[in-house]
Amino acid sequence: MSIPTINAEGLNKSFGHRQVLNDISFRVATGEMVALIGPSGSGKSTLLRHLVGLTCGNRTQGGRVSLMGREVQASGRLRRAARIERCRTGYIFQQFNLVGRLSVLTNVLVGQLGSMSRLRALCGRFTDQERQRARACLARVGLEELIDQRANTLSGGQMQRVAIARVLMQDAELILADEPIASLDPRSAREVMEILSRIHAEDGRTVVVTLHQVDIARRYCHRAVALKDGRLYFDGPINELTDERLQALYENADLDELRASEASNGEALPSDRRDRTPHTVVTPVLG
Ligand SMILES: Nc1ncnc2c1ncn2[C@@H]1O[C@H](COP(=O)(O)OP(=O)(O)OP(=O)(O)O)[C@@H](O)[C@H]1O
Repeated sequence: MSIPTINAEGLNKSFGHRQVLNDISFRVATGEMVALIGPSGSGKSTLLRHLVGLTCGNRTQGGRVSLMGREVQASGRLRRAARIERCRTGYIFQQFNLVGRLSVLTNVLVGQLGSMSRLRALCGRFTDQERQRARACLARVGLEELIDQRANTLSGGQMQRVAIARVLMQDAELILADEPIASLDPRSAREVMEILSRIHAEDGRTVVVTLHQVDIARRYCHRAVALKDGRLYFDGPINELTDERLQALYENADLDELRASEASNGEALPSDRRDRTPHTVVTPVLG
């Protein structure tokens, strides 16, 4: 069996007396596009942050995370040796995390810093080849016209596309996107999801994306991992996430509201995408 891109085993995390992740284990195979869903406060962002080592599990029974076969953290301690795996992981934030006063091009070039020598990174010296590659990354997200514009003058959707271009520049094998469309209008949200989906399909990148809109998850992802109260509630093909399971997951939230994005987010789903089978078959945990 090939090495999973993500392997989380028995993750436990408490903040004070509150346990927010409870014995979470799951694997993601290379090339999957997985939606991480669940009600607000269920632990999605906390889990995502654990995967890349931005947060560590508890010291006692904290569990472990490996990326691409290398341990990133175990029992609440970050493995320094996993720096390379962390550099191969791109993280996209809801609030974009761009440097507002810098140009679009420079923000994309920042994606290169992790693989540059410390001295060159400190001086911020980029080669012509790197600049050319940054332009190509911007072209892939449709922003090649804006390379000289300051990042803080862009719209939210454009900022998120720059953040994706930065991840492309990083040449990340794994992309973790934490609510990348939460603050975007429906059209920008659709553009961002289309770009992520293209990167997944064309470049074979592994993508894990936290989403609040279930229909967007259904539209773009093959598999769902659902958290409820910090526990793994469901892990399986997204088409097995029935209305009954959703109702129980969101505790009788208005399903129409969860679905509302579908109507406003555009065209009909291409049939090839709707029918695509998941890369791995996994078993629903509950529900
Ligand atoms: N640094 C922290 N200190 C204390 N509590 C925290 C911290 N980070 C997260 N939490 C708590 O952990 C729980 C899970 O938060 P998290 O942000 O992971 O949930 P989420 O599912 O991503 O929610 P949302 O969908 O609203 O973003 C929440 O109760 C939150 O208040």
